[in-house]
Amino acid sequence: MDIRYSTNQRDFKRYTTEETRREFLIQNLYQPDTVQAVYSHVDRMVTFGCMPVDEAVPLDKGIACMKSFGTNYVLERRELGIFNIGGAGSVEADGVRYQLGFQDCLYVSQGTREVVFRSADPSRPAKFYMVSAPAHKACKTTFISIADAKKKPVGDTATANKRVINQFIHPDVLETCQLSMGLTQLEPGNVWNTMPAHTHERRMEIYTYFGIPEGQAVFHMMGEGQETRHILVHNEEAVISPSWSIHSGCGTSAYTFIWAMGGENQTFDDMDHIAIGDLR
Ligand SMILES: O=C(O)C(=O)C[C@H](O)C(=O)CO
Ligand SMILES: [Zn+2]
Repeated sequence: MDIRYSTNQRDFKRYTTEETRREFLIQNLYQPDTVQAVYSHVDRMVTFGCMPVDEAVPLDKGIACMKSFGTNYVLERRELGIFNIGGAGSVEADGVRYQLGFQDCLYVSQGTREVVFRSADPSRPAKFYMVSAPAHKACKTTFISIADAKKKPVGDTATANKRVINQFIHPDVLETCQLSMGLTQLEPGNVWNTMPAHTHERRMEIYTYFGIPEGQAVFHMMGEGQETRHILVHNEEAVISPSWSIHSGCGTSAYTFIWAMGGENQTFDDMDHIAIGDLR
């Protein structure tokens, strides 16, 4: 498993492009019939990608569970949020099968022993993007379709940031131990997310960008508000954002992204906003 250790904000100021990418960027999540995993020591959040094509793929495929997590199975002491960003597919959680269309979500409880991924059509495989956080109790495994997500329209075309924040794994929708996840969709012609930017000292966050058209990209802003950097993100890549870092992106076209948070609290609005005039 790819393990990323923690980086502090003072050392980060001296990182080269290559070092920034090595520490924070997550690439190549969707390799046929495998599970790719990146373990971040920032709040011990794990990012997974699975693209089942010809096989039913279990969550622990290729993962030495005892070595990586010190447990007998992946979700023995963890909870998991799953989004499908590909063709139709299914997720089986301890024998119960859930069908996930494009942008649908499944929250899987701590204590679930077996999670298995399948695609409905190998020529249009499902792509399961997942984030897992440590969890201390079982909550209800819950399917949430994109239609059922709580919608929060924000932004304006005048500032090129008109978008809808879809809250899926969120205290207003279902109970979890610490994981929050949602999907933010930019309207055509809009390119900025999360600007004005913010940090949240009590939570880390991971963004994965998708729906970036061929030949386009997103400049993801990170670092402290007083000394920002950017990281170039291509389609279906993810970025780890420690609590000290802003996380905001500007695309060369519209795109969609999934955000995932874990940490001390689940209060979505517990943010420290930074005025655009104060950014450096
Ligand atoms: O577009 C946005 O703004 C977001 O989606 C912001 C994220 O939800 C976030 O950063 C939550 O802390
Ligand atoms: Zn945030």
